[in-house]
Order: sequence, then C-alpha cells, then structure tokens
Amino acid sequence: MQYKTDQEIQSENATLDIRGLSLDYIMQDQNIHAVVDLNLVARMGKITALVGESGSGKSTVALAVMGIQGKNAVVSSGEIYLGGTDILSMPKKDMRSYISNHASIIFQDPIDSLNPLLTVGEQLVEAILIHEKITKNQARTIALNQLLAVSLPQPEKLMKKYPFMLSGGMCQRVMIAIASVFHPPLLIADEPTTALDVTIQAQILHQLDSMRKRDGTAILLITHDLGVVAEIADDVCIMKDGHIVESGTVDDIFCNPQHTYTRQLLAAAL
Ligand SMILES: Nc1ncnc2c1ncn2[C@@H]1O[C@H](COP(=O)(O)OP(=O)(O)OP(=O)(O)O)[C@@H](O)[C@H]1O
Ligand code: NI
Repeated sequence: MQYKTDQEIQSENATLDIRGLSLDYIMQDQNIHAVVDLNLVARMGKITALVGESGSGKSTVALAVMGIQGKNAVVSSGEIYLGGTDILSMPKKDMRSYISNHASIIFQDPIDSLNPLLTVGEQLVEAILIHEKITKNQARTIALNQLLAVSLPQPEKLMKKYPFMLSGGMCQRVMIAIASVFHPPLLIADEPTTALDVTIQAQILHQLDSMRKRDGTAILLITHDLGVVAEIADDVCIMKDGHIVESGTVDDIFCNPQHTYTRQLLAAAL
C-alpha cells in the first residue's frame, strides 16, 4: 500500500489549490512583493476564510485566481490549480474561458459591480446566456428562480429594476444570483458584507452558506471579521505581508493558534 503525503491528502477535494505563488507589482521605483510563496487550498463544499490586515495581499490573491490582476502584476513563481488544472500554465485565451467556467467573484461594493445601464433581469439573462445555449425565455425562467434562491421577493418586479433602485443588500444578493448562475465550483467573496448594515451582513453570509450546501461550491471568503470566520468558516488562512503565516481548521486557529500574529489578531477581536 502506498502512503499519501500531507500535500496529496490536502489536495483531494481541493477545488482551488495554490502552490508556492509569488506575485510582484512592478512599480517605477520599486517592486512590491504582494504575495510571497503562498500555499492555499479551498475545498469543495467548504468555506475557507482568508484573513489579514489591510494591504496584506488578500485581494491580490483573489484577482490572481480570477486572472484579472493589474497589468503591472507579475507572477514570479508558483501554480494555481483550479479544478485540477494549473491556470498559469494555460495559453492566455484558453485561461479566460476556463476561469469563467470554474470560478466567480463578488466584491465589497455590489452596486459598483452591476452595470448601471441594464436592468437586473437583463444582467442575469445575459450571464445565463453566456454559459448555456438556450432561448431568452428559458433564461428568464432560470433568472427568476435564481432570484428566488437568494430570497429576493417579487422577482418579476425586480427583473425590471435598475441597480440604483435597489439597496446595497439587494444588490449583493443579485450579485450572488449572477455569480452562482452556472454553479461555479469556486466562489470568491472579497469582503462581501463590509459595505452593508450589520443586520444585512448575516443574511448575505447565509446566502453564501446555502450556496455551499446546495451546489457544493468551494467558497474563499476574504474578511477582516473574525466573528464571521468563527461562525461560518471551515478552514482559515491567516495572511500577513504577502505570506500565509498560519492555516488550519477553525478549531485549530481559534483554540490552538501557533503564530504570534494569529494570537494578536484573536486578542484584538475579543
Ligand atoms: N495594482 C497595484 N499596483 C501596485 N501595488 C498594488 C496594486 N494593487 C495592490 N497593490 C499593493 O499590494 C499590496 C497588497 O494589496 P491588496 O489589495 O492585495 O491587500 P488586501 O489584503 O486586499 O487589503 P485590504 O484589506 O485593504 O483590501 C498592498 O501593498 C497594495 O498597496
Ligand atoms: Ni482587499
């Protein structure tokens, strides 16, 4: 019998498996080492929280996985396995469509993420038609169901509305509906509730959790909020200055933190 290494065991069920990723932003007078030799796994049907102070490199990781990092970003080493394939080794043109079939991202500011000139219905139908060869009417039916799935009432009316007519919480639900329309194996949520009222935050997190349960989506949740992490995450990665300083299950991190920085974060959150 062959024994598996820790890395192999960790990689099983890994929808996202980042190995040794280093990414620099090239600036005129200096290079910023935004991500340094980073390893991170997001598992199917689980929520992995990526936590760290502002500027530690969390969003850079998210953008790199989506292939939408800034033009001045250079990956100097590492692999990003998405659904088992290293996206960094793909030709650029294949990479874009591969990523869009495997991953979605939602951001902090849902209103900015929607197109102000199109109705909710038009944007949802458009997103559906990108992924499925069906008629507009069929796409409309799916769109209505998607809105119901994120607990938005009166979806018929909502389809005709423009983003500015909705609250921030409703916009974020619409974003989740759009992001989950093709049941992506991976959803990245980059501080999805930071801009929302506390009461709405819990509802949005609940939507992400039901997506994980319903579709088996692996969710990478970027957040500052350790309370949210304790409540909803399965795994946690603690990031500082471009490095993952510690990772483990929620129990590992909260009950038995190894790194000084993790202890400081926990102490600050009490
Ligand atoms: N396009 C860019 N060009 C140059 N530097 C950048 C660029 N984007 C980000 N940075 C720098 O890279 C580092 C990591 O930024 P990043 O946005 O990934 O951090 P973050 O952890 O998401 O922070 P926050 O919690 O504030 O969102 C920071 O020093 C930031 O200033
Ligand atoms: Ni960020």
